[in-house]
Amino acid sequence: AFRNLPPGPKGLPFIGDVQHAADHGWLASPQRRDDYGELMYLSVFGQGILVVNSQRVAVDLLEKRSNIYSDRPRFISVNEFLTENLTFVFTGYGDLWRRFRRPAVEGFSKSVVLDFYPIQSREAIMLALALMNNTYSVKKHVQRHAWSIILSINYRLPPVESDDDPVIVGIVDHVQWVGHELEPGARLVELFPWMRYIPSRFAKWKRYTQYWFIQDSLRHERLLNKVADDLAKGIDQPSFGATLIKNQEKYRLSEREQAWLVSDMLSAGGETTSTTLHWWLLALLAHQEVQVRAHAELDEVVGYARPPTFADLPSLPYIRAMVKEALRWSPATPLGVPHASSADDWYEGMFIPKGTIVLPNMGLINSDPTVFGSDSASFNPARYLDEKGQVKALMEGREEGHVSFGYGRRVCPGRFVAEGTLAIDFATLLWAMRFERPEGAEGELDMHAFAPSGIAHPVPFECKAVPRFAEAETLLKAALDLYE
Ligand code: HEM
Repeated sequence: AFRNLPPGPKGLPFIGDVQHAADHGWLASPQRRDDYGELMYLSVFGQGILVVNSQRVAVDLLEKRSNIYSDRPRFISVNEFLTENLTFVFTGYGDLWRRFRRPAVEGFSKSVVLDFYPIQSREAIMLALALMNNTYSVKKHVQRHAWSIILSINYRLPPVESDDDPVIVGIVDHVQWVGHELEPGARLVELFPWMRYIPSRFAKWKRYTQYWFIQDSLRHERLLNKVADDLAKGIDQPSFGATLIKNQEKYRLSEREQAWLVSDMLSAGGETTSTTLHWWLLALLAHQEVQVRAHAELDEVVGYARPPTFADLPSLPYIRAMVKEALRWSPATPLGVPHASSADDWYEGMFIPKGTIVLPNMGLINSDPTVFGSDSASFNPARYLDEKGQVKALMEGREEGHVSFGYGRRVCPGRFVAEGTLAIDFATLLWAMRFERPEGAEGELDMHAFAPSGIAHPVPFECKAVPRFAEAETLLKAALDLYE
């Protein structure tokens, strides 16, 4: 029977639209919405992909019908071989996901994340000290910083000193592997599922992924075992790992499942946070007026005698607005993390087959001029302030004021900790210094994104950090001692 699929490019018979499906920029472009509307459907070897171009439809499907839109696509190499389905972010909508989701939500709830303030405060100061007085390619610094925070939160590890630290290298490798495996066409087995029955001795890719699964499991388990050893010795500092171990009966996770869950909260939280920081610094270089306004707020509220703390944040609305604006302006995953549907569905007369991959077009939704105004393309934290200078959400029914944390039952469980990191970083860095382009840099700043594995990075750039007053560095060092 004729089924009325949502509109979209036709592609080739059988093969479909492989070329476009692999091109994030093409899929996410506003031109596609103009051509096809709020829903665009394309097909690759029979796999349906639906790009959702409006908040209205994203909420209707991913939230109001979340009972059938909370699955993930099945990536055979990632799910079945590389991680044996133990990756929380990519695991299907079922029992294991539920057992992962509850401790993740509870372990990073609005009230539990207060336990992590000392870690975030210490790391914000470390980042400020690392950048100060120098001209740097900032990418390495924000990466070390983000990984160090989440490693401390998850395992109570001491701060990581350099981005060559073996723990970080191991994790970055793991994340890159998974990211690479997720690239469309990375593995033929995704297109021809019968290939997974080929014995490993004939299939190199299979040996590869199984080898990595064992290496990764061992590494994750080693890290968590250290937390267990500490607990056994009576050292009980708050960490996500400790929460899992102490609540083993409540959460019903095996040791291996626990180890993978903690490690996954790590993989999911590192690069997303560091990329947002990286974009934020680029935005500051392009918008000196934003820095001027933040400096004025910090001068008035905090003064010059000590760096800001979490306790100042309620009195720093412009800084908090900047957190929303940074997340809105540069969503780490411009096409979201793919959802998949687990039943046939009809929407406004259109048929959406079971198993369709659903991509919310976050970049487009976050820049809707009817919500964010005609300057939605530029970085302007003040859009989130009302007439009284207080923070407002702007988007109806969305406290965050943007959609960069995703949708429905799969919404990012790490969002409160991520917001805390960004807020204390913005306050601390801007309190201490001003960011400028390095001497001799001229012309337009490059604002292009590249998204090798779905996470959108800026093109690496240099920036110069100039202290705002003579004692800033000494005061930061003194404050650091408080957190050690
Ligand atoms: C700026 C920082 C971050 C951004 C922009 C971000 C964004 C996202 C997005 C878009 C999703 C997918 C939601 C969906 O499927 O609709 C997600 C899921 C997830 N995030 Fe985050 N995230 C950030 C930080 C973190 C942190 C710090 C953690 C861990 C502490 C974390 C853990 C996770 C996990 C585990 C999932 C998968 C949840 C599931 O599939 O049920 N994220 N995040």
